[in-house]
Amino acid sequence: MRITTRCLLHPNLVVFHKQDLLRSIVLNATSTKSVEDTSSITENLSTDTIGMSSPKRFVNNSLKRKKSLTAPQWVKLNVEYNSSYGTPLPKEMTKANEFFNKAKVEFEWGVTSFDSILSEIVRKKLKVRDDGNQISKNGTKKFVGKTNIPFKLINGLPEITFLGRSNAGKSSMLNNLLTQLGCRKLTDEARMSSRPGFTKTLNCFNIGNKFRLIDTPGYGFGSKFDQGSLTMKYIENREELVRCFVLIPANQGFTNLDLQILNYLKGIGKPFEVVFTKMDKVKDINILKRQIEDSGIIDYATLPKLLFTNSMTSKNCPKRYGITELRHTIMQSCNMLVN
Ligand SMILES: Nc1nc2c(ncn2[C@@H]2O[C@H](COP(=O)(O)OP(=O)(O)OP(=O)(O)O)[C@@H](O)[C@H]2O)c(=O)[nH]1
Ligand SMILES: [Mg+2]
Repeated sequence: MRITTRCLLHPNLVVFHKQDLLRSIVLNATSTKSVEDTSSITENLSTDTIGMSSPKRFVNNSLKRKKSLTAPQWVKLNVEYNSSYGTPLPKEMTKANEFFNKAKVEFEWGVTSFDSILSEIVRKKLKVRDDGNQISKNGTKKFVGKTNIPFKLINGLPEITFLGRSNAGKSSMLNNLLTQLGCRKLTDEARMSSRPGFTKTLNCFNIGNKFRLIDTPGYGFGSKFDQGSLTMKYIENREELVRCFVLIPANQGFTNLDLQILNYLKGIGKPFEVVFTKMDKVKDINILKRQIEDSGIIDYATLPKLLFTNSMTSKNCPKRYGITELRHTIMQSCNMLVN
């Protein structure tokens, strides 16, 4: 496995990906189970580990109900395309679900320009001393005499961002992550809409004071140039950003713009993964598989993970699948699964 890549903007700079290091560690640490084995682990975890469906409830259900809870075929793609990572450890999956199910979520800021992110203002105004003398140990206290910005907003928590074209399902995915696994109705932390171009600002959510999830305005149809440059500036300059998740609506496949964004991230050496949304709308997974092959992403030296999800449920897709895998990957990116 190659663990370095050349930065396209700076060909002399070899970028060493933390992501790749992690991957090689996971590879070495985990056993190589078959696709069938791993998908059953994932499925069991999705229902059992969070205690949303007791075994008794299943015994009492009719055969018809049992049938309707059968996972769709595409759920296995989560294992099929990520075999180079080995099987995620069940205890890690449990930990990820427990964290997201319980985490306190707080909306912290929404901005239309990068320079109005509070911590960026502080960064500009203050040269924070390495010994931390100007920072109160009490998270609620403020910078004395310099700014009124609470310390908790500049505490440098790792940040995760969702990128994707307008209407790809970014805001829905954020809500999906933050909704208890057994619930069908999503929480409404981030506002969602069927109207493309709905999210117009960069929105930050603090998750359990461990990391931040950043929802972005979509690119392409319905979006504005300013929103695109805001997102670009954030990606290129934000020190706290540890991982980008590029969302692709699986029922539509890749657009040229999606491929440009993926190439751009690869070029500037930003670690990223690819998340397919709206899998419940995919009629033929072979078409999607061909599109993935044609896109060339499986040949990327950075080995992005490919995750397959649905945020909305339906008769054929009675649960929200793939979300445990996404939660696990996010926590891994924030180094929260060590030990
Ligand atoms: N069927 C289905 N619909 C989805 C899914 N995810 C999102 N949607 C729908 O897609 C539409 C767009 O969802 P949003 O989450 O607002 O999309 P967005 O990427 O945030 O869009 P912008 O803010 O405009 O960039 C909404 O009508 C959602 O209900 C999914 O997994 N399945
Ligand atoms: Mg949105």
